[in-house]
Amino acid sequence: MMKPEQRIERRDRIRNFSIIAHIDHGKSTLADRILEKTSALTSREMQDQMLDAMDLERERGITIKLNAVQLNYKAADGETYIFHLIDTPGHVDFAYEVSRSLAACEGALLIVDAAQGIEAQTLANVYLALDNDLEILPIINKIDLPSAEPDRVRQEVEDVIGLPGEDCIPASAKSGIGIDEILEAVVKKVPAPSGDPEAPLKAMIFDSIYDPYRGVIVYIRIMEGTVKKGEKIKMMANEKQFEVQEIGVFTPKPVQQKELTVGDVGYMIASIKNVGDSQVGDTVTHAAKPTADPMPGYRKLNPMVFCGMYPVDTNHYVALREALEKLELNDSALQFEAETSQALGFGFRSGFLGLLHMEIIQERIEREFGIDLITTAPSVVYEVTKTDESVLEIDNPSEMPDAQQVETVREPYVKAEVMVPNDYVGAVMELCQKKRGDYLDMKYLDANRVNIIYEIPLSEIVYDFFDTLKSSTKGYASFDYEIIGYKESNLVKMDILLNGETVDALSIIVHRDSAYERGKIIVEKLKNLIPRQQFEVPVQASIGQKIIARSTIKAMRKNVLAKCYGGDVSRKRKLLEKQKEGKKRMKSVGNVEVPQEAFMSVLSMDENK
Ligand SMILES: Nc1nc2c(ncn2[C@@H]2O[C@H](COP(=O)(O)OP(=O)(O)OP(=O)(O)O)[C@@H](O)[C@H]2O)c(=O)[nH]1
Repeated sequence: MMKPEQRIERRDRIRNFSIIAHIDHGKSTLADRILEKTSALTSREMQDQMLDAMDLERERGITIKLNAVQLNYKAADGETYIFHLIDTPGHVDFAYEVSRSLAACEGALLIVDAAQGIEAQTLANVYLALDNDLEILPIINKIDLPSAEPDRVRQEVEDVIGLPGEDCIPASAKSGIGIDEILEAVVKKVPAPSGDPEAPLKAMIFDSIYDPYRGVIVYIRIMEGTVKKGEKIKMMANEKQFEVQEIGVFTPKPVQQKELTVGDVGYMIASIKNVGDSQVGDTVTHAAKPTADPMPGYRKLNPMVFCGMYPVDTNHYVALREALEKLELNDSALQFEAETSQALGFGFRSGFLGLLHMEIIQERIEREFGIDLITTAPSVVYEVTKTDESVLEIDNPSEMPDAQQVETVREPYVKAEVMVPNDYVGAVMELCQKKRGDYLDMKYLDANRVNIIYEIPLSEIVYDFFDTLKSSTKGYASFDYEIIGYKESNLVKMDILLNGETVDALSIIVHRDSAYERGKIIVEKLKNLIPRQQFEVPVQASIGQKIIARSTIKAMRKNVLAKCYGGDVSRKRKLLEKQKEGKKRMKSVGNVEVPQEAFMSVLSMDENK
């Protein structure tokens, strides 16, 4: 057990920091270099160690994730410092998690690519770092590249971010240039943690993962106080109490410690069964002597994007529920509830932080649990005020009340920042305009590049914004957004009818001005996607009772089996197998066979997709 003055002495030698960067600017490569210099291990060796540790994992049952490593650095002043390098997730869907990881630090290494300059996520990350009062150390990476323009990028850092250009450390993570300067800057410029080791415990959760053997492993940063094995702790958000079974740090192997004290970053195991009980951003304190001021800003994550998930094979309904329950153990942002669709049968309405989150979950269900899914087009949450003044939150377009009962509809908006070379400004503005964007601002980053800022409905981002942006700027645009709130829009529900029957799973909510165009594109796409049936199938789009677009799927001419009649049996079987394979992702809607692609086809405005 450490004495109070030892804890203070230790605290003053701690430096907690993250690396933040736009994708591909060199975050992993720099982390590798830092690991090499401080622990004589590269991250590849660490991965190997982790693989070795898998056996250990089975024996002792502990999952290791490389997201907070403790390193020792012997500095030029002769002292040995304790570094905690904290990893952050790299996607806007997880902005809150990024922000909490940063809240566990006092500093951030901001990497900017010497050839690319500042990009959209560079700026988004800087905002998060500033929100958390971090000391930002700018690094201009990849100076070894022939196309590097460190002076231009230095100027950009000064003009756009407002950090003195001369503070930028030129580096090449690849060739190992500037690494010592970076490590010394961490020692000198990143402040040591503050806080009283003898105060009531205040520890922030910045990540938590579910381990099948040990239950939940909570990643914590101690802001105040000291925690030891055997102590009774409680979660401030829900008041639930647990007993600490083990605490430790990752080096990257989990190493048990007697205590974690002010400034420490490590893990805690406390028989927690569900990550929902240890949510990112929450404060852990002692049950008997709780802190008076928990970490500010704890918020429960609300899903922003919803879709229906249905098993292709109706027998997989229970398996799908079990899969979702398992995933939920490790993902407190995932939500689901049972729903029934006339068209698709029994399934689940599921809520996600964003599109990437949604894709990850869908993919895991299919791969890890072997369940083929039909998913409906993603929808945002609409706020509907009815004529009787009641307010509804609608996350499933088919539940939108009839137009006569609707007073107003509000939809979530984002502030979108797009950075592009000058030549593409026109293309980007045209796209934003088409996506119902409201122009806010445009700033020059340098003589050549512009940051364009729009407010755009989230539903338009969910549609095909990103793909269209990439293709209309030849991949030069970088893009980031944040949710800013709700605004009223002139929105209506559009239904799709197959063979005269409304297919609830195909309903979408659209802006009235683009309804006709959208309807026309969708019925055409469905006509091409839905295979011919034995009979003619009309495809219609309607708003209320009014049909606004129509096309027809012609009847099939011949039975595929006809030509094998009486012929080779194996050939016939093969053909049937093939048909079955093709049917895997088909769903019988009424008496029409509809493929998975059809349910997503309502998404894109592009006629060719
Ligand atoms: N020439 C050069 N290439 C570099 C340097 N640092 C990183 N790279 C290369 O840049 C690419 C991206 O580097 P990463 O370290 O994977 O970038 P990252 O920011 O971690 O990327 P994500 O993990 O995808 O976000 C890789 O091909 C690296 O080899 C450098 O200093 N010079």
